[in-house]
Formats: sequence, structure tokens, C-alpha cells
Amino acid sequence: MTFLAIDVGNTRLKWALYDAPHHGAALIAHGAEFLDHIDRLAEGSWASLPHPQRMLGCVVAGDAVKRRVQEQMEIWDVTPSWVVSSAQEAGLINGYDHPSRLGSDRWVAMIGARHHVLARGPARPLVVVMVGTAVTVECIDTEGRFMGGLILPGHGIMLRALESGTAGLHVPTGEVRPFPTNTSDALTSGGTYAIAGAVERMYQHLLQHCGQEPVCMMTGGAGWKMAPSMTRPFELVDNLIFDGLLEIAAQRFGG
Ligand SMILES: Nc1ncnc2c1ncn2[C@@H]1O[C@H](COP(=O)(O)OP(=O)(O)O)[C@@H](O)[C@H]1O
Ligand SMILES: CC(C)(COP(=O)(O)O)[C@@H](O)C(=O)NCCC(=O)O
Ligand SMILES: [K+]
Repeated sequence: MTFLAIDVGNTRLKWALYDAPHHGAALIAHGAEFLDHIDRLAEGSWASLPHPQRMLGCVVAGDAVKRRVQEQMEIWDVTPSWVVSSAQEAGLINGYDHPSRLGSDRWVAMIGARHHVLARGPARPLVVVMVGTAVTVECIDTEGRFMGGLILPGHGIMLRALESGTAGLHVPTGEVRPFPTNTSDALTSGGTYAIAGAVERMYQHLLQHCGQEPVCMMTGGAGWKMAPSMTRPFELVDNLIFDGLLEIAAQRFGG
């Protein structure tokens, strides 16, 4: 039973086609498109795919984008199905004040991350960092309860905010340096260490709360840029959202 997983963020749509809706399924094909280009998926990279029989996705880019994606899916006879964050799913408990208001990408990535931890051994507390358009930092305790998380501007948004709010900060991208000595490096390092510092703070909160060293996982399109600048090692996982979607799909579609 072919299964299509879709993750629509505020910058790009990521998709992956598997030969079955559960972990261990073979990846048939995958891709990513900037949101400006998603209207060409049906005649582009989706045209030659085997038809997906089941689909599950998460979308945080708004209803108009969701409709555009569903239009592209009309080449197949598959019902679009989008995850909504709930109070409890796939072993995770949602501590958000209003569980359904939690970004579904955050919820699904946490489910994927928790699955990774449990697949390897005993349960541990978990910090999940997702570096996309925005950056999110989630804390999950040993029992699988999402305690809460941060939302920060991503690199691009931080730089654009500084550029538009000042007269003298229109400079090319710089390098991450411990002691930046030019404007480009100062901006790039500032953004990177703002994220690294916020993540460290959440790590400390969770360590203090649980009394056990948290597992640290990072994902998202810009994760590879952030990982070397963290204050402690973070495991870079390609796409926790697909892992989470596979986990939920296995339960929903009886994979
Ligand atoms: N090859 C790449 N293509 C697109 N974005 C990239 C690439 N490499 C790094 N990025 C960064 O990743 C971010 C997009 O990550 P992504 O996970 O797709 O975000 P979102 O889920 O919010 O759409 C961009 O802000 C960009 O800075
Ligand atoms: C925080 C986000 C903007 C992240 O989006 P992304 O960077 O993945 O495009 C998204 O998860 C969202 O819109 N969340 C809803 C609000 C919340 O989670 O509290
Ligand atoms: K995302």
C-alpha cells in the first residue's frame, strides 16, 4: 500500500513516497519545492510517480496553500488527510494550553523523535529543535509529555528584520565566528548564537525538571547550518516529520 507523506512549511513543501504506511517501508521517491513552485508538482515530479494509495500530511502554511497542494493531488484517487495536533497521539501527551493550536509540524516531529528514542532503548527526556522558516525548541519528559516549547525567528527572518529596521545593516552573509570583527560575521554569528543560546536554556530547563540528561535531536532545512554551533552535540535527523507521519499512518491505516 503506497503512502505519500507531505510536510508543508512556510518556505518549502517536502514530500516522500513509501511503499507502505509504516516504519521500515522502502522510500520510492522524495523531493522538495519552494511554495512558489508547488503549482507545477502534478505536471512535474509527481507526474511519473506510482499512485499513492494513502496520504497523510501536515501543513502550517495556511488554507490557501493547503488548497493549492490538494489541487495538485487531484491527479490521484487519494483522499487528502492532514494531521491536527491533539491532546494525545502515538504515545505522546500534549501539554499545550490549547492542544489543537500547536503547529502540526511541531507535533508530528515530536512524535517522530520520540519514536527514535524508544526504538533505541529506555525512554529519556528529549529536546527537539526544528530549524526551518522559524525555529522551534520542544521539551518532552521521560514519560512522553510535551512540556512546552519556544518559537524563534529563523536565520532569514532575523536578518530581514535587522535589515529593514536599521540603516547600516545591508551586508552579505558572513561566517559564524566566536569574536566577529565585521558586520557580516556579526549578523550571522548573532543569529546563530541566539538560537544556540535559546536551545541551551531549554536543555537546562528540561535537565532540571527531569534530573536526567535529555537526548538532543535537530531537524529542518537549515539544521545542518546550526548543528556545528550548538553548545552540545545534537543528532541531525534528516526529516523527523516524515518519521512522525509514518508513525501516525501505521496507527491510522493499520500498516
Ligand atoms: N537547499 C536549501 N533549500 C531550501 N532551503 C534551505 C536550503 N538549505 C538551507 N535552507 C534553509 O532552510 C530553510 C527552509 O527550511 P524548511 O525546513 O524547508 O522550512 P519550512 O519547513 O519552514 O518550509 C530556509 O529558511 C533556508 O534558510
Ligand atoms: C511555529 C511555526 C510557524 C513553524 O513553522 P515553520 O518554520 O516550520 O514553517 C508553525 O509551527 C506554526 O504556525 N505554529 C502554530 C503556533 C504554535 O505552534 O504555537
Ligand atoms: K517545518
